[in-house]
Amino acid sequence: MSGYLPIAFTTKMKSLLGEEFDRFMSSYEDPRVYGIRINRLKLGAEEWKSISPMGEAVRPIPWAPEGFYYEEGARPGKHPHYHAGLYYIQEPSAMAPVELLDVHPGHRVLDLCAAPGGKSTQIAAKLQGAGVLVSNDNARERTKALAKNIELAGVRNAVVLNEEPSALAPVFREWFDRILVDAPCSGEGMFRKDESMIAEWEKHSIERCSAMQRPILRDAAAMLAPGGVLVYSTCTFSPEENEAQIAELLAEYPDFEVKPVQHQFGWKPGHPEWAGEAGEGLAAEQSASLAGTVRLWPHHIEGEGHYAAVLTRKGTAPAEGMPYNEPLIQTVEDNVKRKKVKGNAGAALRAAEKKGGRGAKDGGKLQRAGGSVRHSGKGQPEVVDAAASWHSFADQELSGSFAGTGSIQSFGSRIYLQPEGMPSLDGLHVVRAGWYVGEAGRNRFEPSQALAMGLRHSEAVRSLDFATDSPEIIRYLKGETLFVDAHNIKIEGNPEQPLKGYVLVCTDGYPVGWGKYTGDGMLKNELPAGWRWM
Ligand SMILES: C[S@@+](CC[C@H](N)C(=O)[O-])C[C@H]1O[C@@H](n2cnc3c(N)ncnc32)[C@H](O)[C@@H]1O
Repeated sequence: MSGYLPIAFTTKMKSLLGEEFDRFMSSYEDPRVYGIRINRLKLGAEEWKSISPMGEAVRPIPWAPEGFYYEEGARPGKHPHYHAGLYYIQEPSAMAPVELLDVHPGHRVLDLCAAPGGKSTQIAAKLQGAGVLVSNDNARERTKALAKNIELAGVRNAVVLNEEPSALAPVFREWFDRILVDAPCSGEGMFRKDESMIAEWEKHSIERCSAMQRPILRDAAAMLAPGGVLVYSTCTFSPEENEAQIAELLAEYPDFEVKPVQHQFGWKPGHPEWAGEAGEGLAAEQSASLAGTVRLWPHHIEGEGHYAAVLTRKGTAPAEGMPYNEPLIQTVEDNVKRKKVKGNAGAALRAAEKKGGRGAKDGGKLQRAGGSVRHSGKGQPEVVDAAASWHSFADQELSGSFAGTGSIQSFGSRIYLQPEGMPSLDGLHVVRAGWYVGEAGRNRFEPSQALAMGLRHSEAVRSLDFATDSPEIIRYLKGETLFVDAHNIKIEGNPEQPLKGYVLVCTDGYPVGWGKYTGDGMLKNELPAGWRWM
């Protein structure tokens, strides 16, 4: 395929790589490699290997503990485990930036250029449900795939935004412990994986991309807390988008420094001498530090071309984190008024309610959501107490082991559990205000697909498990109504609970969506159209 590469590209690579150029070029004749990353929010890599038909045939990706190479033709996207969110299909080198970000449970993490969500789901797995993930992308259409991938992975503590970084910077000033800038780039490193990138390359010229990256990186820098870590990554070779961007940032922000990456696994150092004019403004020590950034070359590793720089901001993060503004009523995209209620949902709330009745306060922490007005379509506005509707659903349909936390937010009839301690999102384009748990009506609550995907099977009162090779699971995933043996519906807790109601449909014990048991063996299929097996 090297014959298809633009001459301007190969000429420049030759001048950069010198005697390595021939080896670099020969990598374009090598077969491309394929990767999947096991979703630690659901299961561990060993457990996945023991239940997956692919388990025997995969090889570990050295730099990603949950990452595996798989053979072409394995088609992991065509397996019920994919629909259960047990893994994400991700190019192996693309797993490196999040490994470098050093995320721990409890961190506040921003993924600034996040769509379609490969790295966001990887970050979420590292957070293990504790802390906050803010996933943002400025391309509205792309945030749909981003939100879906986050929901498929069963992430409970993410907020999805659709904003320019300049709009986020004043809201989240020095707020994040970790920031990933997986920048839009000219994509030179992806030519082998995706030949369409070659045509894109001419359109997204290097100059244009570096001009886009500059302000994104600056806004990101403004949002990093002292002591925090920022990873800047691209999938391109061009120094203008890599070392030069980092050199410019170091020159402008003396409190940022390069944290050297260990060059293991065949990873290679960054090139200070490639930073061009941007590097000239640096002190010798700063310039040398660019060698501590990392280049993933396709002729040195099994993966595509990438670049990453790990930057830290000097200082110590405040022990209690940054203060946040108390949100009030906020306007959302569809002009529905949003009502904010602070408090813990789930177990804590139910405990308080058991003591003091529905909506009781728990030491001033728990409050009810006010009613939101919803039009019934018959001219009569329907007043809905959204939080009460959610609690009623949780009491009836979720088991005692469910412990969803977060502040309850209602956007019209849609209910979210938002990670605690978020600043006000007032005025921002909010795609998901937190874990979207469902839609409230006067006498009903429709649980969301995102709720199903974020639950463990034991957190639902009723669940029904199908083997991955059963015809039922494929029929369910295709959206068909099923007729089931009611004895197979597993009841958590009190065995006297009615069989009729929401059933969490699972495969190998991992949820794939809701069904509604209506009696007489009928399980209505609640899988949304966009989630079905195609
Ligand atoms: C390399 S892709 C991100 C891939 C993603 N991190 C993943 O792992 O799935 C770059 C993303 O940056 C987004 N983008 C471009 N300009 C942006 C900007 N000014 N602010 C935020 N995102 C931007 C693009 O829409 C694109 O989705």
